[in-house]
Amino acid sequence: MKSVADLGDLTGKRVLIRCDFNVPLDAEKNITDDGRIRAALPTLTQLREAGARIVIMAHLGRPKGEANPKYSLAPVAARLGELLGTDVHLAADVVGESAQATVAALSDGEVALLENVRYEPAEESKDEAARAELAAKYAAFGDVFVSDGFGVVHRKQASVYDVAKLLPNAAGSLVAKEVSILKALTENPERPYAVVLGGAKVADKLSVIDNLLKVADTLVIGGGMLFTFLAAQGKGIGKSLVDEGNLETCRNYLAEAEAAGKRILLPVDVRVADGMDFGAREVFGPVDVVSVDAIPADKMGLDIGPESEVLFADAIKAAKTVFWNGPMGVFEIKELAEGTAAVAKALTEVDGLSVVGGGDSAAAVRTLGHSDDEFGHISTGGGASLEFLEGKELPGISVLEENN
Ligand SMILES: Nc1ncnc2c1ncn2[C@@H]1O[C@H](COP(=O)(O)OP(=O)(O)OP(=O)(O)O)[C@@H](O)[C@H]1O
Ligand SMILES: O=C(O)[C@H](O)COP(=O)(O)O
Repeated sequence: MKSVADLGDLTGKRVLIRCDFNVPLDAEKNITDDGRIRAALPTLTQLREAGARIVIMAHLGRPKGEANPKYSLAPVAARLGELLGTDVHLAADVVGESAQATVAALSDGEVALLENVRYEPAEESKDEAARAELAAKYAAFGDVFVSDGFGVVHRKQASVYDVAKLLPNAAGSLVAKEVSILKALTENPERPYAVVLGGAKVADKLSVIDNLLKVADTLVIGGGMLFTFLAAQGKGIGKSLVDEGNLETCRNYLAEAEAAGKRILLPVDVRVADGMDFGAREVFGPVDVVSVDAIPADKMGLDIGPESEVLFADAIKAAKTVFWNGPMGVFEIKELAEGTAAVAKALTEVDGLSVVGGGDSAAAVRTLGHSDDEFGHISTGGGASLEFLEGKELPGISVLEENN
């Protein structure tokens, strides 16, 4: 991969850059953790100082190919402007008239942000020709392309993958740094090596377990995906999050782990309630602790329980290398943050290397009062870092290596 310095003199050049600004927002659209925006500052500052005209592509959430103000990058433009100390010109569309005018009006050192690239149906399309057509419209906004959104390099999408084939390209300093730190984890992790998984992207995360079982000694499972494992074991899970299509997969994982002498650690108790309103940060009914064998049919599992906190913390502290992605429960709601808090604390006590990955996981450790330096590394990548650790080829990285 080339670096930004390898791109030569960038004075007056239009630099098209992919960032990962998929930050958590509250119901009033306040950014609750700006870690991913801060992580982009070194490259953006480097480009501004070089006199480049910067055109940023980014996504927020999963608007599924339609413009939707709920997913506008407006809060990101405002925060980025504050952090950079300059106006960030937000286009009203992705590649339309507003975007074209915004890019054309840039002076040296100025910054434009295109609206959420996932407003464009072709951005995430499986149809290569559709993606290539959109990528050509992005490429028309730049003389060179810089890839700095580490959190999305696992996605074969127009603004991450296809556009890199059309322009001279380089990896930004965030991508370079993440790759070098995570590489150390894949090459020679000190053992025992534990991977802790949670969060809400259940289907995505279940699919990485197969390969993680080959590299890690222990897998600790909390968050939304734990209920698919419990259901696979024939337990009742009430109204909890579940991926019905993956029950057999989970049964296979449990069998594979046993055959390989690996450990998949599941909770023994969970916190349940009647339901929740995520936007309002409100849980319905009392929060009760129940055994995983006795989850009532009308309840929703929203965190691991206190006995599991101890079990998980002990497993984490016994490891020499720990990678954690995905909160243990709906930590954004105070009553449901205990499990995540216990895991975060255990990671700070690891006698070895502890790495936290993912936008929401990083947000969790910070909102729970931890500072970044209590961990070995906080990666901006959730799914991206997991796939990297699996040993998978990441399209957003390999495209840079192959098209230089
Ligand atoms: N039992 C549960 N039921 C529903 N949601 C849950 C549960 N446990 C955790 N979550 C939610 O999971 C979300 C984070 O999941 P995600 O998989 O996106 O994590 P991440 O990988 O850190 O973030 P990102 O993918 O953005 O990098 C949090 O908002 C949290 O509220
Ligand atoms: O939050 C993330 O992990 C990245 O921004 C990628 O988002 P995605 O899982 O919606 O592709």
